Amino acid sequence: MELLTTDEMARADELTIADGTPGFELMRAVGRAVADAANDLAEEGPILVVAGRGNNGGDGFVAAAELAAQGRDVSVILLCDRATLKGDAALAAKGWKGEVLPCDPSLIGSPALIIDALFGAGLDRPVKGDPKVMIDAINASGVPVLAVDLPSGINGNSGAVMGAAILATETVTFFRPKPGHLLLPGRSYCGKLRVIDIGINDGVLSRIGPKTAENNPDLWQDAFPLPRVDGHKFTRGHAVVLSGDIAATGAARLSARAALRGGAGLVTVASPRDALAVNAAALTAVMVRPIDTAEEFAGLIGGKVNACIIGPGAGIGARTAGFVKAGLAAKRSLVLDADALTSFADAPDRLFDLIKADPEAEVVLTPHEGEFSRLFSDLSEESETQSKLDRVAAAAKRSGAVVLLKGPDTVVASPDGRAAIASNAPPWLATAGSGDVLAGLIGASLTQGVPAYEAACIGVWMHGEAGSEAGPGLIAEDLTEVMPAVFRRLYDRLGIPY
Ligand SMILES: NC(=O)C1=CN([C@@H]2O[C@H](COP(=O)(O)OP(=O)(O)OC[C@H]3O[C@@H](n4cnc5c(N)ncnc54)[C@H](O)[C@@H]3O)[C@@H](O)[C@H]2O)[C@@H](O)CC1
Ligand SMILES: [K+]
Repeated sequence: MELLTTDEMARADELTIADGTPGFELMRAVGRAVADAANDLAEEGPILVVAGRGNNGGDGFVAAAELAAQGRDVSVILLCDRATLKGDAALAAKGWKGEVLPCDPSLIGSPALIIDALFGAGLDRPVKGDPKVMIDAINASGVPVLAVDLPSGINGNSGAVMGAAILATETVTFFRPKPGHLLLPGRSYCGKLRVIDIGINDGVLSRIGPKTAENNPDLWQDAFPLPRVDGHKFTRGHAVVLSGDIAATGAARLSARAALRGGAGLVTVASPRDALAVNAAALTAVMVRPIDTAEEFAGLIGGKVNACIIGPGAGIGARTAGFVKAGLAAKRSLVLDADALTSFADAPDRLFDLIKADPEAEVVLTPHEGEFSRLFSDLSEESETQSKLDRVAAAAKRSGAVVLLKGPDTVVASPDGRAAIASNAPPWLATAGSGDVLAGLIGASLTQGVPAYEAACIGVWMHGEAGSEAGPGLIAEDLTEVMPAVFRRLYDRLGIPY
């Protein structure tokens, strides 16, 4: 599903209004949906609506009137003087016939539910003073909270907490989610996310052209590689994974097994000679070749090889950098992870220039935050004006590669401006070797000819699903072993027979 920035969402509203639906109709649809959600969350008991001065507050007034008309016991606190409300919010407040209470936290009481309609998409500065006191008091009350559009205080584009934010039990948003619903910390403040239809036609999307999406199969199913009836292992492609020295071979084997499990037809581990026996003894379906130098590596991948995975356990320094250069020179699809990235920390532009020298290059960089800051030091800090999404998008443009920044909200960005945010990673996925498996899964799709952006998105999603399938207590080795179950569920979801 597409994600809309707050500006894009405002544009969706404007286009819908221009096409003949009055803005107040949209607000009424929002208010009614909020009332439905409130009834689901609290079947009985008093409901308190806390409204702000903008249209988010207007949504709150519509919901209050709707719930009161249904016989619910409703009260309303308003952040400002009722007479100062403007436009649709003023119209919505007119529809509320009850009393309006002032912004005083002692008036919260102990309702069954609080509807948070303080700030939505219009939040444009840190929350201070009265609204902050109110937000803190609502959070401290222990009452379940239903947030309208966004938990107040959460930035819809970045997911940042602007001074203070409501910790919602559930959030109702409209038409499409916003990046701030998926990016941390915003995601943790939303509670359960409900996306509702308020009568905005999907047709407006082609006029808006959103570039960001949630990472799920809707995004990449057309690119997903399916084995052909007349195919064989060579048509599914050959991946090569570079092994580290004798004390650091496990990471490459995890990647290699993930590449095979992920669908590569053949996988070879390129192993230093002194580690050959270790690798050979631990591998069966994955092949091993003795490779000590970049020249030997170039010889190996100069044959029928589609993709290379370089970095897991590879070692930091000129040797690994040489292998990366050989991979780029051979124009193979590449996953550059871990040590392959850190090996260019001194001069990241050298790597980026090599990648950008070939406009057709299919290269995925898979840093965690530490590796990201080594390559993109000026983009290492999140700020109010620079979200995780902005940082990764800028890194992709600069490097010419698809960049994947790991985390609970992994972002994949392409140099062409597309970006995807993951929302399916369970917390127990953060474990030793997990990233090596991710690199292997991305390599599996690259090997089968999937373009770099889709390959990265597929890998991230499959990795998240494998984490859920293996469950709490998993170790990286488990991720590769549950892949058949992940494939089966994906095939079921896409309606592909097997
Ligand atoms: N036609 C539309 O645009 C629709 C908008 N809708 C609702 O309208 C919301 C957006 O409405 P608005 O653009 O009026 O914005 P909001 O209602 O989110 O808030 C804007 C108001 O809050 C003030 N404000 C912003 N940050 C503040 C801070 N930190 N401290 C104190 N005051 C602050 C602004 O000066 C402004 O007065 C959406 O989130 C959604 O809930 C829905 O009713 C659907 C239709
Ligand atoms: K809100």
